[in-house]
Amino acid sequence: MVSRLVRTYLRPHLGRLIAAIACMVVAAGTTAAFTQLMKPIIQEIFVNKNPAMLWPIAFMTLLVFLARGLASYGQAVLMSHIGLAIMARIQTEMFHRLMHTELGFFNSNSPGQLVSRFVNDVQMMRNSVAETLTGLGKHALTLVALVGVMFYEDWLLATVAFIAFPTAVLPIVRIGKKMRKVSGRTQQHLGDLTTTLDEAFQGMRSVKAYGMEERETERAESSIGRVFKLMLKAARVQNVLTPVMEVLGGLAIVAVLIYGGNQVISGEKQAGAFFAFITALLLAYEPLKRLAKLNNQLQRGLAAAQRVFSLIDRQPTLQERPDARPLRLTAGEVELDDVSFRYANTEEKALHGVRLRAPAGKTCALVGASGAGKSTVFNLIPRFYDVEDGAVRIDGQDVRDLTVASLRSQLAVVSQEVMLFDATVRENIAYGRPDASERDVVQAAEASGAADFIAALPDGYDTHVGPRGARLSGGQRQRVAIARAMLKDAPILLLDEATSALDTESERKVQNALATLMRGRTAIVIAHRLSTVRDAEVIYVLDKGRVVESGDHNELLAKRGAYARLYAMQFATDGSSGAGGAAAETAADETAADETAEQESDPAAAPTNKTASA
Ligand SMILES: Nc1ncnc2c1ncn2[C@@H]1O[C@H](COP(=O)(O)OP(=O)(O)OP(=O)(O)O)[C@@H](O)[C@H]1O
Repeated sequence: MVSRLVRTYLRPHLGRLIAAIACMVVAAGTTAAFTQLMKPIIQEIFVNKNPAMLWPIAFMTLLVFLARGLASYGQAVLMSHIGLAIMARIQTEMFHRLMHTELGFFNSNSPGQLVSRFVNDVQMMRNSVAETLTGLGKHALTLVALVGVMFYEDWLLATVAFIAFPTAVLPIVRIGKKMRKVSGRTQQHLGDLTTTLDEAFQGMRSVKAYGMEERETERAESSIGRVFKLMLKAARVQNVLTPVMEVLGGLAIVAVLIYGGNQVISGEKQAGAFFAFITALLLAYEPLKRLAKLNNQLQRGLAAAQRVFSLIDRQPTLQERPDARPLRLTAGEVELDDVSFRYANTEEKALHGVRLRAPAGKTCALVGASGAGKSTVFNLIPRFYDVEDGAVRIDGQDVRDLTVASLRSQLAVVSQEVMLFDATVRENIAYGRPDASERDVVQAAEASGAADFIAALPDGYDTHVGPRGARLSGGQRQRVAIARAMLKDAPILLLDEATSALDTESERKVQNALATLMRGRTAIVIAHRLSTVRDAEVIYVLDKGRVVESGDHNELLAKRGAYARLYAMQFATDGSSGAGGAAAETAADETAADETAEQESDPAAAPTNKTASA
């Protein structure tokens, strides 16, 4: 991992790194030079009391410190540049990888965990890279220079001073290992914390509606507590070295004082030389301590790097074939041929041998109870997931043989869960076609019945819709989403009809917009409206992942089977509120009527009670 960091990420900054090292050499040199200044300071000023030397020594000292200041500045800025550039590159690579990762991955990796890797882990890596390089450069160089001075001054005294330091190596290595483990766990818990926060903030409406503020606070508190404990543990582990190094430092000074002091007293050594030595020893102590702790920092960085690289290196399980061809759309017929499918980590198949044909340019409706597999069918057509058995074909071409871009460019998806981005209305409409002209955008808005409300917004098409489109109403959001699909002008439409609580007026507008959108296109619709099922060329009734019936509305009603029952339950209200007594035709079926009553008394079990699942 270290060699990868060096080869891939550090190499492009070689020039800057060399300049930084040059600065470090200067900084280390000036530190050593200062110890040499101690000799004339003590000897000439304090012992010989020579006034002629005062100004030159003072000037030299100033020069040394000036050089040290400039070199340290240069080094710090250059190292920050390298660290930040590496961080930005890793973040970009990570994002790029995630953009091309299959959808299933996001079912098991929460946004919070992923955000945490972007922020916390990458930050940890950056600190580690910067500290390690600075440590190895500046501190090691300074140490070498100072130790050099000490050996030059008196090699015997230097040996006495450093004799005990190698004993610190063993604890350094052991503590480093422990640090890596603790740090890895801390990063994991930081990810959990981000998830908790993300869920609470995203779900603020539900939190408040259910009065769960206290419960969420407790959840956050316990998550914060876990991170706190681990960080405390890390701090304890990391600082175990401090007493070890202090004791060793104390021993060195005492040994030098006794041995060197004796030499000064007996007149063997000059006071100036002794002070130069002691200064070097004292100055060496700081970089030595830093170097001892460097391994900890390195291990923390490596723990973070492991998490980051595991994401960057992950191969998407759903990939384009090397010989993939672009989709050649002729009519726009969609077919599921004996398709079986199972979501990762589930026992039960979501689809069993589903055969389904959506005729070109016509509407095909999917109906069925909640969990029957309707959204799963939708997931397979744009190849968000691959089938386990069978095949999904568009105009006879297996979607697995096609380039993903060509496949998805021919599909427009309008789901219940409308996703608007925190941008202007215009940008949201043009989301699938950023190069669309103003005229196209306005036309799409007009066709989807969104133009009127957009005109009434404070800045018209330039109005910002807020996070997830929060500043628009539910119906407005849906019409913007329909305009988006309209602008994309794809020949095949996957439409999850909304049942969300829209008032009759908005509902009618959305419905009109959808009718316009569907005209002339192959539309596969998860149907919740009477008008849709009645006008559909073919209706497929799904139950527990199987197609149990198919045909047009009248054929299916005549069968008096699953559809007739569902119809009575699901579309009864729609029928009675103006759809022309169609519901009455079948509601006469006693079983159906009974079931309707049951469903009404238990809303949680009603098939129309949808929870967003796509
Ligand atoms: N991402 C997923 N991971 C695991 N299982 C899933 C996933 N999505 C759906 N399922 C399961 O697959 C089955 C079919 O679900 P699907 O969402 O296709 O039903 P649906 O007919 O669209 O339901 P609804 O009308 O409630 O949206 C269900 O049993 C569901 O629990």
